[in-house]
Amino acid sequence: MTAPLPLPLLLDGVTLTYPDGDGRLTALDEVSLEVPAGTLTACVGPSGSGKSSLLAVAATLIAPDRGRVVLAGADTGALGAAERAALRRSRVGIVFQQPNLLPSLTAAEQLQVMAHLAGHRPGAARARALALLDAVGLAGQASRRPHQLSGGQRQRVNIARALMNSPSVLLVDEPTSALDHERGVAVLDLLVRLTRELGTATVLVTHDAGHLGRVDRVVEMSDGRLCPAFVRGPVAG
Ligand SMILES: Nc1ncnc2c1ncn2[C@@H]1O[C@H](COP(=O)(O)OP(=O)(O)OP(=O)(O)O)[C@@H](O)[C@H]1O
Repeated sequence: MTAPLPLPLLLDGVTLTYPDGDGRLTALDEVSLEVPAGTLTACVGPSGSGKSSLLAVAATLIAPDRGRVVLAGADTGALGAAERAALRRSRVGIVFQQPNLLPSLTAAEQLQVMAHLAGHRPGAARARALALLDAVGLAGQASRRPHQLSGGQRQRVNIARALMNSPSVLLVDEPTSALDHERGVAVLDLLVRLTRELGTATVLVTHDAGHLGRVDRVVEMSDGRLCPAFVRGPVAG
């Protein structure tokens, strides 16, 4: 019998504080979260409640004061900085709010750079880049540079780029904030579809609870604490 695959992402009792004058500000307070493969968890909550901090800790960009961040079964607190960076590069895709695409590169090249950094072969990288651009609805735009793309198209390139190295965890920060409602819904739908098709454990931070109808689970941050808001489908607890 084969052993079950470890959860792609597990946060267990994570507390994070920042320096604040003479004291410390608690940004995350005993946060626990399990994200199974192929599911999308949306994290909502007011400004300053800790959503971005949650993503930064899950991405291992910031180490928590207490608690565990476990990526694909590896307790990241037990790793050295170089091992943690390697794990992040191979396991985690991050979609930041601003696409930050390189102005001189085409859409396909934005993706190929990621494969190059990870040491993958150029030929295979080109084919994967084109397939991913197709998957995000940009098959015809592979040769365009960022200034030749709309805001929604740039955000799609941003998402495809994060998926380039086949991450098991996809972390997405406010992907729709610069888009109108219709394009925001389309990007959300795209993330749900890619999560299912590629089997990523996806966490999406958003202010906008208006179009979360198709996600698996919504959790709410409030003063650094995480409360389940609703659960649907196969995700439990
Ligand atoms: N680098 C930092 N140093 C000190 N305090 C910080 C730092 N980053 C965030 N904070 C504080 O931690 C708390 C949580 O911030 P965080 O950015 O995680 O919230 P958020 O829910 O993402 O907010 P927003 O929706 O406005 O982006 C806030 O009180 C914020 O002021």
